[in-house]
Amino acid sequence: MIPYTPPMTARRIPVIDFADAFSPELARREALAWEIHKISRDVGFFYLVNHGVPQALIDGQFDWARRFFALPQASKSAIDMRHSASGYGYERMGAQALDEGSPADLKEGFQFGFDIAPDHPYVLRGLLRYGHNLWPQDLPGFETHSRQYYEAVRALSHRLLGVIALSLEMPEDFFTPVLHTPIATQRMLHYPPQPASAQHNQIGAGAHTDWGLVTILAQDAIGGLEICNAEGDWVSAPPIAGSFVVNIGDLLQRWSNDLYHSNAHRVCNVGNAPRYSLPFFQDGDQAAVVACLPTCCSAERPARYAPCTIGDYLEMKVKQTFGAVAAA
Ligand SMILES: O=C(O)CCC(=O)C(=O)O
Ligand SMILES: [Fe+2]
Repeated sequence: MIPYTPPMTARRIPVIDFADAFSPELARREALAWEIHKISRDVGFFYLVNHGVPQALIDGQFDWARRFFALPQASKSAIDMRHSASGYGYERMGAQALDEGSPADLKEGFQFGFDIAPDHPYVLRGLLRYGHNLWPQDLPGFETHSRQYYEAVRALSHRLLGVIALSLEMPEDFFTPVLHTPIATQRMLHYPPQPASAQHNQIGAGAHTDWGLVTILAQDAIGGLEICNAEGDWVSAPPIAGSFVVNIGDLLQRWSNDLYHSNAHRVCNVGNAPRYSLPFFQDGDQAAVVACLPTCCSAERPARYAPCTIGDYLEMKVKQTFGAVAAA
C-alpha cells in the first residue's frame, strides 16, 4: 500500500535520465520507478533524457510540421478533422478552447492515430479516434515519416508505462493489455506569435490537464509551456535540447486514486517566431475500465472515483473542449 501524503510544491520541472528503463536489472528499473513515483505525486511533469528516440527522427518530424503548416490553407482545409469520422486530420486555428469557457486557442494542429484495420469492430462501430486518418494529398513523404516517428514514441510510451506500473507497486506488465489497441494520438501544433489583438485570456493553449494516461511532448527551441504547481503558481518548462516533456494524464490520476497528479498547463508564445510542438497522447484502449488500483486505496482512503471506461472519459473531454467552440 502507498500511504497518501499531500503534494509538495515544485519550482522547477525535474529531469529524469531514462537509461535505466532499458536495463535488464529489475533493481535499476525499480530505482527509476521510485524517482518517477516521487515526481508524479508532486508536479506530475518531468523532462525525459536518454529516452532512446533518435534525435534525427525528432528533428525530421519538426521539419515536416513546418512544411505541413506552410501548405496553402485550402490543402489543409481539405483534410479538416470535421471530415474524419473519428476526428483525425487538420484542426483549424481557433477550433478548440482547451480551457473550457475561455476564448478559442491561438493554435492550429494536425492529428493522426493508431493504424488499425478498417474492418476492426472499433472502426465499424465508429468509435472516437479509431481509424479514418486523413493525410494531405500534396505532401509526399509526410505520412511515412510521421508513422516512423509515431511508432518510436509509441514504443517509448509502452516502456514508460512499464516503469509507471512498477512505480505504483503493480506488475510491470499491468498496462500491456490496455496498450494493444489504443487511442494513441500524435498531434502536431503550430502557435503563431501571440497577437496584440488577442482577447482577454486568449493564449496559444488555454490552461488544461491532459486526459489520457501519459503525454510525451517534443517542443522546439521557442519556449512558452507553463505548468501549474501544487500551490497554484505557474512555472515555466523551458526547452531542453534532446528531451521530451512527459506528464501524467487524468486517467492515470483516476487510476491511482489521486496519488499521481495530472497538472494543469498552458502555452503562450510571447516571442516573435512561430512555435511548433509534437505532443503524443497515450490514452489506452477505449474499452479498458479505469478503477482504483488495489495499491492506491485502503479503508482510510477509499476509491474517490466511480469506475469509467477510457472511451467514455475521452468522449466527454472532446465534447467539452471542441463542442463549445463549434457551437459558437
Ligand atoms: O504545445 C505544447 O507545448 C503543449 C500542448 C498541450 O499541452 C496539449 O496539446 O495538450
Ligand atoms: Fe496538454
